[in-house]
Amino acid sequence: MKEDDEESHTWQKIAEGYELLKRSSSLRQELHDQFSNRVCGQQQLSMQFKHHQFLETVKAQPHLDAAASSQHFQNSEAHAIMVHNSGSKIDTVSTIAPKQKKQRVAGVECERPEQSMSVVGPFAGVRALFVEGGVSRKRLQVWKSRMVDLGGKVYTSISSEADSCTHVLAADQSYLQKRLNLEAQKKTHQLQFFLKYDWVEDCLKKGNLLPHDPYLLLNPSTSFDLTFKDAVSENCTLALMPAEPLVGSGVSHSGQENSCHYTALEQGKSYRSGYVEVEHPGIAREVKMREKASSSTVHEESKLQILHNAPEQERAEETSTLEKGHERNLQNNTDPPLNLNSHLTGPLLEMWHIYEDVFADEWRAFTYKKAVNKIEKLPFKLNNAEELKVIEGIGGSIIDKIKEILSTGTLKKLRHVKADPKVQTIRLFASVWGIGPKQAQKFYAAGYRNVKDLLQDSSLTRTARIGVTYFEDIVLRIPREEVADAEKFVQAVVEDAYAGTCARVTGSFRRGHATCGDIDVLVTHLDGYSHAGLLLRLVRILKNAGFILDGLNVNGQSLEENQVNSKEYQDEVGTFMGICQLPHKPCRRLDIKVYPKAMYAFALIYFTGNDVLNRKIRYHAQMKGYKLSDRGLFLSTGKGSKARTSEVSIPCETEEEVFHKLGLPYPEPHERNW
Ligand SMILES: Nc1ccn([C@H]2C[C@H](O)[C@@H](COP(=O)(O)OP(=O)(O)OP(=O)(O)O)O2)c(=O)n1
Ligand SMILES: [Mn+2]
Repeated sequence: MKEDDEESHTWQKIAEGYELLKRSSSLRQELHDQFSNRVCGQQQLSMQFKHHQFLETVKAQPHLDAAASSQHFQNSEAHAIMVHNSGSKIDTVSTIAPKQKKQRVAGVECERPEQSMSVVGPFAGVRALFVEGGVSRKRLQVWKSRMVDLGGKVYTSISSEADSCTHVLAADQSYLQKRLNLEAQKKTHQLQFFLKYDWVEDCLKKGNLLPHDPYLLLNPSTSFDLTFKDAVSENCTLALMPAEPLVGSGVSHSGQENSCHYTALEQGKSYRSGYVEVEHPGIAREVKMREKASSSTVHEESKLQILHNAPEQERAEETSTLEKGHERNLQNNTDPPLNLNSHLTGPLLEMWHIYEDVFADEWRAFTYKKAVNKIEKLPFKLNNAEELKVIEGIGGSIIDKIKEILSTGTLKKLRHVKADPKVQTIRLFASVWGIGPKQAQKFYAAGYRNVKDLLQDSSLTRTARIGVTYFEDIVLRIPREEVADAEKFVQAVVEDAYAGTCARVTGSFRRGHATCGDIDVLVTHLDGYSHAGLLLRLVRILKNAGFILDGLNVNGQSLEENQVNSKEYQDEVGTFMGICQLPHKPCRRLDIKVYPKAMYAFALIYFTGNDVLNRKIRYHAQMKGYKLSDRGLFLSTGKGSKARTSEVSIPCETEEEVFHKLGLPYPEPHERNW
């Protein structure tokens, strides 16, 4: 839908909402009650918008017609969400996305700036304070995230003027006593409910708000000063949590990263199922700053002989914050799976990929993608496709498909398209390195039916020619041990030939995967300038050593053409993409990137990935007024055509520094598998 259409659609919806309001004065009263933060159990009505503008106007001008109402609000920053929630059925009446993303509600900083954006659901109207302790941190984050996804608000800190919190949630009363200043009477807050966490869990399971009584921790009329006893809890930062954790044991935190042996969930490209749109970073959590670098980082630092150049005071502050925080958020195998509806998203995901990769039908692919992204975030297992009607962006055709999967366990259309030889052949062609869906279709239309025959086609690009030539080998996953051997080999050759060169494998290997799709080598030179022209020389010696077999020209130029001594070249980033092989092993896809030392930390984060994490931290950086890329962290103001980004990066020599500057805890590489 075009932006204009979308806007008029939105305004039409609010007009309808207004009509509904006009017709029902009792409804209006309930809405008003809802504004007073009263949650009415199973029957919940809520409407939120900036300064209560919409409701106030409706109350004041009952004669106002829908069109006038729309017009009235067209210029405002009103954010209206009206939900009529009867049991598990939730009818969205109107939604206007706010222009203002960062919300500060009555002195309370919301955990997620976007949490109040067009999110409707059973938790609408709930403003919850989570008191830590008694349950795993991970579990807590999942609950918070899901509550936000379903329309609630989660507070990480409460200032003295905060008075809009509706629920305080804790494991039990002792944690309330321990963490909150319940006795102090500085300022009284009339919170409605002090509940056990079980309430949240049970609500999430049911998909509804449940009555509070069985979960009460304190008498609702208790008054107290709502401040944390624990100062650290107040200084929480936004952080990120993997959607698809590595499953395994014995993650080594001792010894060098390269030598750590642990079992990792083999994901291949399946991490896409854990994909969360950047615009809706569905999973965010508060955490304390975590302990400083693990040995892997120490290893990295000593290897790079990185000197910490931060001013003394900043360093001292940083160290003390890091020391204060001590909790490491290791994945717990007992944690509930985050996608409770993989039985539904699996087939839909395949449809998405087929439409995207085989038919190059972006529009249909997007329909499936949107549905997958929304359904995988649902906090309950879907048993009834009707429940999806409340989620914007999931249309009738997807709902029909979900009904079919729910009732038959499969999707006829998916079976049908997958069995089609044409689809199979196009998928095969599109899986070749250097061949996209459009070329795959074209080759099919030209009569090709197997990969090797494509070599006859004169339109085959240089990349695709390599992809076809080595196809049978490079489709194979690479065992982790072989990647480690390749890394050692490359390090030995290049560090020996050019002292001060530092080479390491990043990508899925660094994230701890048991097998990898390719070998991603990242190189820098410790002196800060000898990286210029280095790539060409490295490729040459690796070729001479029999390791590199084939490849694209470096940066699109032949090895001889590059003028490596020019000033501009000093900042250049070099990329080589090709094929390598260790003795008696299949041919493998190899990428080598050379970055100046000043960019190395940023490049290391980027090429370690994964891509979902990259998107999330880029988005997070944007929210904080930065632009993050593989080349640096730049101050940035404005948006779109008004965007102004500094040309000089904020210096960061280590990954930790980058995360710290962004206000994020440092995730170990194995914690970056989203
Ligand atoms: N569109 C892309 C492509 C890559 N990357 C980053 C994150 C990736 O983790 C890293 C390496 O890219 P790969 O395609 O090699 O992906 P992985 O190494 O993570 O997985 P695989 O085992 O499939 O190679 O580069 C990214 O952010 N966005
Ligand atoms: Mn890779």
